Amino acid sequence: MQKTIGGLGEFALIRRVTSQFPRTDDVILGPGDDAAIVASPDGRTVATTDLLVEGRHFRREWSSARDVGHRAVAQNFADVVAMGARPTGLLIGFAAPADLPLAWAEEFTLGVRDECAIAGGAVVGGDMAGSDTLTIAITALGDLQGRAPVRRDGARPGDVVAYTGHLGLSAAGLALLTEGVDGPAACLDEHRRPSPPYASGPEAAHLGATAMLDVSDGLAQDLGHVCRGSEVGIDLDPALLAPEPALTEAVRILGGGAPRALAFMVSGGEDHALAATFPADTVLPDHWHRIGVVRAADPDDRYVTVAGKAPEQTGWDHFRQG
Ligand SMILES: Nc1ncnc2c1ncn2[C@@H]1O[C@H](COP(=O)(O)OP(=O)(O)OP(=O)(O)O)[C@@H](O)[C@H]1O
Ligand SMILES: Cc1ncc(C[n+]2csc(CCOP(=O)(O)O)c2C)c(N)n1
Ligand SMILES: [Mg+2]
Ligand SMILES: [Mg+2]
Ligand SMILES: [Mg+2]
Repeated sequence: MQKTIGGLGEFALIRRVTSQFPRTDDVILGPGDDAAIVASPDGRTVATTDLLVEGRHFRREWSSARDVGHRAVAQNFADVVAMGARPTGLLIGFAAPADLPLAWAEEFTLGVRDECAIAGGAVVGGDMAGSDTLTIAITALGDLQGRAPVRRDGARPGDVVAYTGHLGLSAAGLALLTEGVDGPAACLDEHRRPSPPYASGPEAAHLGATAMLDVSDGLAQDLGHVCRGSEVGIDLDPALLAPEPALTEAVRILGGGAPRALAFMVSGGEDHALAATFPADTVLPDHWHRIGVVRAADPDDRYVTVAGKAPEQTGWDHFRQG
């Protein structure tokens, strides 16, 4: 018979899970006591939290436990680096039914461990509870290393808008999975294990980014937060939003051609690319792609346009689509 987490029990599962996580230099204490102690050399800690809910964020038939572990860490550390900080610590809330296969919990743990190794942070604690719905709630911490945080309210008219990472691959991957077609691996992989450009968060801060965020809900929706926060508008140039070959291949399979590829790039979320604004004279490395400009805007005009027009779709809203 398949071993379940109910068969093992909560505390044995905690021991089994926590023994998988190596310490880093940032971990002064943890996991194991009432709270962990994480070094924060400059005294300013970035903190963020995100949920992953089965059926809403992932399906066990589409993503392996290991994929979900990778993704849970990636979506949280993407928020840390989007502030210009370096990932340090992670706390993992794990709520699951007792009949969850033990192998799922173990594989999830390895995914978490391996993504931490990529991003550079360490698991310092967490919690477990029984639940009808498999839910992962992560809190992530980061160190600004003495830099000022890159917020959403610093964009100025005339700044350039640029992104690094992937745009639209994850959304195309989700569409392919939904339609049951085996499309380009790059799209399916990006949906299952997003690959945020972790090093580019601190890099953007060094380059003088005036605003930044990670693209979780959709480029237009997320840049809309910069528009409202900074009291500006943003116009994206569709000619600069060039789809990656895998995205072009996905829309060849799915149908919809170039307009659908553009729609995936403008409104597809979950790739966790970094989008930022920079003063116009900033010399950007090649992996930062210029895609638009920040414009002055009246209070009723603080949104994202594509070639001057409001896009049909801007992105995900949990209570409207979820
Ligand atoms: N329930 C809540 N209580 C307090 N603050 C919240 C709550 N939900 C969201 N926030 C705050 O609102 C802001 C926007 O949250 P949001 O989740 O949209 O951003 P995000 O985590 O970058 O995006 P995403 O969740 O799509 O990855 C964040 O500062 C977040 O901390
Ligand atoms: C099974 C399944 N159905 C739909 C989606 C699409 N989806 C879910 S949440 C989200 C926005 C980002 O999440 P958050 O805002 O919580 O970070 C998106 C695009 C998915 N990933 N899996
Ligand atoms: Mg969030
Ligand atoms: Mg974010
Ligand atoms: Mg969201």
